[in-house]
This record gives sequence, structure tokens and C-alpha cells, in this order.
Amino acid sequence: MSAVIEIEGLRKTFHSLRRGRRVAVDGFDLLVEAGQVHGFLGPNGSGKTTTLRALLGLVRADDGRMRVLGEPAPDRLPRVAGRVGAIVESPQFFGNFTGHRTLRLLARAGGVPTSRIDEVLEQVGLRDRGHERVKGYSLGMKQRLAVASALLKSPELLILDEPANGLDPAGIREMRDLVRTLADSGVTVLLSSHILAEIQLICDHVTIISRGRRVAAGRVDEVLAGFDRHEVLVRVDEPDRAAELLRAAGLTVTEHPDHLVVHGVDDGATVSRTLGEQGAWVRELTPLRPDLESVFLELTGPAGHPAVPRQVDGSPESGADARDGEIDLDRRGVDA
Ligand SMILES: Nc1ncnc2c1ncn2[C@@H]1O[C@H](COP(=O)(O)OP(=O)(O)OP(=O)(O)O)[C@@H](O)[C@H]1O
Repeated sequence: MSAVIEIEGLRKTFHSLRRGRRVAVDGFDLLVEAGQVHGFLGPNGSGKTTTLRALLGLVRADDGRMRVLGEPAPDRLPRVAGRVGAIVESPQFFGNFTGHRTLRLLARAGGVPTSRIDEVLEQVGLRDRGHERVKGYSLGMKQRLAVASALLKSPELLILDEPANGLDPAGIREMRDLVRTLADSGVTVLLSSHILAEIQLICDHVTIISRGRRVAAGRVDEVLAGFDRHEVLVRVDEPDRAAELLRAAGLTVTEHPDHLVVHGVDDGATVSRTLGEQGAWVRELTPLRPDLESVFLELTGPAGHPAVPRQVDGSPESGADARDGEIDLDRRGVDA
């Protein structure tokens, strides 16, 4: 498998006039290989957007090595720009233009044959709405139009920052189907999200970021397997007696109001045999598999007390995303 995105030791600190220094990305590593649908998962403020912006040259990194399709990024990105589609900042469209006209402008500007327009509209499911004005589009349709614009160049790599943001459940499902279709056609996708279920449903690989650092990476099933504590949930008619029997057999058991959890067992057979031999019949035996949500919460910090809202990740002093109204001193020279 060839590396499509390589990031090593990325660092970015913002210096804001109001709040001082803010470490957004702190020695972060990421490897995306060809053919992957790679989830880039992290809580709000953990550094996902900053990483993607640094990769694409929209913000200057302080340190680190980055490559896209083998070329050093962002310096040599123009060499591979035609093979990469990215939606990192929310795209702004002219409301009075139709979707078709919007894409025609972008196609001309990018030297893409206009015959691609109908193809990408079809691909994102906007074929029948392409001649309507964008101001009449729903948020989900605007997101599709953004994806369509990124697809004009027939990219090998698609980078999507929070594509499901702001969408309703139907829109999220449509976006998921779209990403899957693209992946099936061979496009490598890097998709950032703080929505765990999305990543678990769409992605085959995942990198989890917390406070600007990578805290887990690999195949989704392998990352999950690393957190498997080999526990089984057991429901029996006489839980007290069953717990005693299991403990007598050398197993560790936790008692809950309506069930037991047996720890450190690879399958349920040991449990059902131990209990069955003593005439304690098992009503339910369910292996407790970790899901991405529990792994994510474990890796990205304490969930805290249920009554105390979980704080935004990535900044010791912040209780909210500090971007609004703040000036990134580093960017003045870059964006001017
Ligand atoms: N231009 C900026 N100036 C100052 N601080 C910034 C700037 N951009 C990002 N930050 C800070 O850097 C940290 C990481 O932000 P980033 O947007 O990369 O996180 P994220 O993981 O994409 O979050 P979300 O899921 O909420 O989009 C946050 O604390 C944020 O407030």
C-alpha cells in the first residue's frame, strides 16, 4: 500500500492577542494509505481542522514533515493539486447561481472539461436539481455541491472536514452513502469528524487525536480490539449464587442490579459450562465488545461527572472554541 498522506511531528501554536498562546497541534502523526476511508476523529478543539489546514497550506505549521501523494506539503502541493479534492473551509457559493453554473465556473477556472459537470452532479445525487439556484438548496444539498466541486478534477484523494456538520439524520445518511460510493470507486478519503458513529459506519481506518496529539491509529476493528477487556454480561435467575459459583471457579465477577459481568474470559463457554454444571441456567450471555464511543471517551479524557458538561478539548484555559474574534498572528503574513 502506498502512502497518500504522511504527517510526522506536526506542531502549530496560535498566538492570540486576547488569550495568548494556544497549542493546537502538538507533535501529531498521521498516515493514510491508498484505498483507505480514513476517519480523523477527535473532540471539538482537538486540532483536526488545524492539521488539515496546515497540510493544505492554509495555515503555516511551526514544525513537522508532511507529504501528500509523495510530494512535500504544502510547498510542493501544486504538483499534485489536480489529484486532490479538499473541502476544509465551509465553501461559499453565489446564491443566485445554479449548481450547474457554479460548477461550470469552477470547471473553467480549473481547466476541467465541462462534460464533467453532469457526471459529478450525477455522482453526488444532484442531477435533477442542478439547474436550480443554490439559495434554494438545503444545507445537505450545498454540502453535496461542495463535494461535486471537489470531484470535478476526478481526484484520487478526497479530504473532507466534518462533512456531516449541520446535517439532519437523513442528510448524514446521504453523505455517508456518497462517501461510500466514492470509496468504492477507488478514491482514498480522509474524513474528519467528532461524530463517532459516523466514523465507525463509514471508515475502515481511524486516527484519534486529543489535545493535538495522536492517541490511537489503525484499522477500526484493531483499534477496538485493543480495548476489548474480554468481558461477558450474564443474566441468571439466582445472580448471588451464580456469582459465588463463578468466583469459586476462579473467575472475576462484578455484580450489577440485574446482571453480572464476568471479566477476563475469551468466550462465554467457560461461564455457561461452570454455571450449567451446577444447575444454574443462563438466560443471557453477551460478550461486551467495546465500541468506538467508549474507546474515544477513554482516550480523549475523562467524561467527567454526568452533571458537569464535558469541556472542549485542546486548550487548558478555554471553555469554548476561541477562534471567533481572535487574531492568528502567525497567519498575517501567510494570508495577506
Ligand atoms: N486561527 C486561530 N487562532 C487562535 N486559535 C485557534 C485558531 N484556529 C484554531 N485555534 C484553536 O486551536 C485549537 C484546535 O482547533 P481546531 O479547529 O483545529 O480543532 P478541531 O478539532 O477541528 O475542532 P472542531 O471539531 O470543533 O472543529 C482550538 O483550541 C482552537 O480554539
